[in-house]
Amino acid sequence: MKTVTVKNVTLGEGAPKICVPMVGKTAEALCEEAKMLLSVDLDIIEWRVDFFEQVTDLVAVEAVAKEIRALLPETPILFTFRTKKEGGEREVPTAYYFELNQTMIQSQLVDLVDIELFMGDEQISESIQLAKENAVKVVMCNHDFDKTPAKEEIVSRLCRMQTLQADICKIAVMPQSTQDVLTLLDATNTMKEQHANRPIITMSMGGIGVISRLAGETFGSAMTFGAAKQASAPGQVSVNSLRTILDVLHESV
Ligand SMILES: O=C1C[C@@](O)(C(=O)O)C[C@@H](O)[C@@H]1O
Repeated sequence: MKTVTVKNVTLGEGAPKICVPMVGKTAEALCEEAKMLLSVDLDIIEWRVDFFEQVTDLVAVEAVAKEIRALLPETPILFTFRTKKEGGEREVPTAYYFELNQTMIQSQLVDLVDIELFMGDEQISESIQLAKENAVKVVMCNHDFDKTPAKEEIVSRLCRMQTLQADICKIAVMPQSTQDVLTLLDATNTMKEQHANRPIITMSMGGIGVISRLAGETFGSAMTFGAAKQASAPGQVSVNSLRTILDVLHESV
């Protein structure tokens, strides 16, 4: 089992790491958010760039990334453009999606980039190669905002991400019943016990899925997303409660 270290944060050992999304729409709002996050007890920041009004302007994106980096020099930054079909704010052409991610990888202003599993294998491989050359980690992911696929399907998607050489593999699914939450946890546990050779991140979204955002150390999820100012997905718990609960669980494991 390989761990992944970014700055001074190691994923894949100990308690799950806390990642807080930044969802500002303007450069000004993002800088305010970054300053506010300086005093929050978190491990990683995710810039959800699909919320940013100027996301189609590469120069503007890079300029803001520079400002965020300067404000938070020690904090690992995950760069995420979440597509509309996977629950994000907007759609861009696939070619631009990769251009945006590859520009950010080459800028080395971020530590990790999020790449969605179903964007096309060839461009994914190209981006992963580029990320390796630039010492940027790839969090590959898949979301289902409507339902929870069968356990075998969840395991198979996570294994596929490993085959594609992602550094970290992530899946977020929506439960329609408590059984669905158990399905996600069962798939996570099976990954941990039988397949995973790198950190994986899983969550069951919405209210009934909250338990999955807390129990990562028990079942095998290396990171959990918590809300500081505004949640970026349904079911995210506030960062402060998250740290308390993760610590309690860590002490008992
Ligand atoms: O992929 C994820 C997980 C997430 O959707 C969640 O459910 O916490 C939140 C997103 O911001 C992030 O990119």
